[in-house]
Amino acid sequence: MKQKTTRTPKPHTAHRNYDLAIIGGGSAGYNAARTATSLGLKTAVIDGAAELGGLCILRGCMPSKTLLHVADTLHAVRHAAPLGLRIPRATPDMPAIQARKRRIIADFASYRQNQLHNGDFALIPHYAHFLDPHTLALSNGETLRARHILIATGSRISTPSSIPGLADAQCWTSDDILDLDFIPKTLVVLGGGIVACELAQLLARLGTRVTLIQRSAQLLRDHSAQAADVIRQSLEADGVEIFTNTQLLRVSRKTARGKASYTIEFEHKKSANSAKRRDASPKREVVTAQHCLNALGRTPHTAPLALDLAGVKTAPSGHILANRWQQTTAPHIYAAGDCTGPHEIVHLAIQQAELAVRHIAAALEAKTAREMTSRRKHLAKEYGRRPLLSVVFTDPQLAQIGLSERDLKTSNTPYLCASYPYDDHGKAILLEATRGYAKVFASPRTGRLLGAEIVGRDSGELIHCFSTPLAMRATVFDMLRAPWYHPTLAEILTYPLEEIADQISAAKTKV
Ligand SMILES: Cc1cc2nc3c(=O)[nH]c(=O)nc-3n(C[C@H](O)[C@H](O)[C@H](O)COP(=O)(O)OP(=O)(O)OC[C@H]3O[C@@H](n4cnc5c(N)ncnc54)[C@H](O)[C@@H]3O)c2cc1C
Ligand SMILES: NC(=O)c1ccc[n+]([C@@H]2O[C@H](COP(=O)([O-])OP(=O)(O)OC[C@H]3O[C@@H](n4cnc5c(N)ncnc54)[C@H](O)[C@@H]3O)[C@@H](O)[C@H]2O)c1
Repeated sequence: MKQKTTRTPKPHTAHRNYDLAIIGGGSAGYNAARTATSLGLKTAVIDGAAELGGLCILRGCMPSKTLLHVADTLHAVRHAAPLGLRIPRATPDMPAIQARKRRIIADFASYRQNQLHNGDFALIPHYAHFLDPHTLALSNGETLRARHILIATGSRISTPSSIPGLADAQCWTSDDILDLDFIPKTLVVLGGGIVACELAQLLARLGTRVTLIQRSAQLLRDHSAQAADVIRQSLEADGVEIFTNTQLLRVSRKTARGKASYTIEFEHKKSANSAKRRDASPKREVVTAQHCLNALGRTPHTAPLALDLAGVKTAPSGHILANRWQQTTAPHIYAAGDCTGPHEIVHLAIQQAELAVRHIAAALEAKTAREMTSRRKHLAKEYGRRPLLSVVFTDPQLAQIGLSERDLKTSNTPYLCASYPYDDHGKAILLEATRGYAKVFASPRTGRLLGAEIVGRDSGELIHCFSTPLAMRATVFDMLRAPWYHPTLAEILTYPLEEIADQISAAKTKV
């Protein structure tokens, strides 16, 4: 990664008036500041963290993907026999794995810290909370006023009070897992969302005996049951014991001879379509492990902000309510990233932050209401119709873009769908990557793309084949006019595209 030389930070002056004060210097906050200074706004970023860089760089995307790559490589080496390779022994060296991760993350963090310190905007190293709608109190006792404020304070681990014993059990969080320099013998994972699945697979592949307990009937409840099932099969093949359809009754921790152990009591309902009816009634289960990971989700980090003093309202989930321009219930205060949601995904945090700042700049520049309306139209066009994209970095990866089948059914949108399995695709077969499928949804009349779901090797990369076509409202016919190199994994996408194109052509011929 390119390095920039550090410039001396600009000293900030208390009581100074800014066009924009940004609370939080993570992905949303930094990108808001970058956009604001490029638009000529006098800007301050306020962040009191001991280490600057934000969740993605320090304790989220980047460290988790650094470690997942190690686990995937170990897995590939250990499963090389079908390729005719005899590799006698591959073992993880955790201190070395951690040292590499720390080196990489320190590099990324220092790059971001240099960007934050580069002097284009004031960087104020304190925590902030509201005193009134335009005034912030800083943790060093000073105050700061701004015409506009962007809240970008991120999220923190959720510890639901409804689960007896959880608050006192001192469970690990994703932060602890990402910093481990030893391989735990046993681990129970509470939750079956993205963090749970990615980190359960990481540790299982490194050698931990993992049990995962998920409340919903499937893993990854926001994804399709078919996709979740492929991920479940893969986790089970890695030795993860999975309970879905559960209700946690109690989490307890006890210490004997200096060592802690966890007991998790829960009710487990076998799947409703189980052949034996008696299986459907809940059964009380108890799981014990040396360690317990709380992967029950994250909650917006807004409690210390005194939002009520600024007239900023939140949803029952704690997310800051914001309109399509990221304006909160106090129109000069905006929110972006995990603190407002609805998705906790980096590129969306950045997009929200940029939109908020461009809306602020438009409000400052527009001389008439008519001019503001025209600027809003422009912003709506640019930001309005971006397809939703998400990737789960398990092996195989699960990637989705645009509308899902669940969205299409709920909104009664007519659609055609075609899918092709990895185990019938030449390149996937020669890579021994036969788990998964590629599925495409399109409009039955025109063939306009509506969405795609790919579960399989490198699907987090392949899904980007749909990003531009979906953003440009292209059709399956447009995509089929593009060249597809042979033999590639990407080529698999042509099969569902062709099937949909054929269905549309056949329907037209009938008419
Ligand atoms: C384990 C894990 C893996 C993840 N992997 C991915 C992934 O692969 N891809 C993806 O897209 N997303 C991933 N995410 C989610 C992603 O990291 C977040 O959505 C994103 O980092 C949120 O950015 P943000 O700017 O909203 O918040 P943050 O980056 O958390 O920034 C908030 C900042 O605000 C500061 N702050 C808080 N309160 C105050 C205050 N009162 N005053 C001043 N400063 C304050 C904090 O110090 C912090 O620096 C992952 C998350 C986790 C936990
Ligand atoms: N690859 C990526 O893009 C990536 C990776 C990691 C995290 N993230 C982001 O970070 C966010 C946090 O991830 P996460 O996995 O911690 O949260 P999540 O909301 O995705 O999953 C939380 C899980 O805990 C379960 N749960 C919640 N409360 C419960 C209760 N009381 N009892 C039993 N089960 C309960 C939920 O059913 C769910 O399965 C996600 O929204 C995701 O967008 C993204």
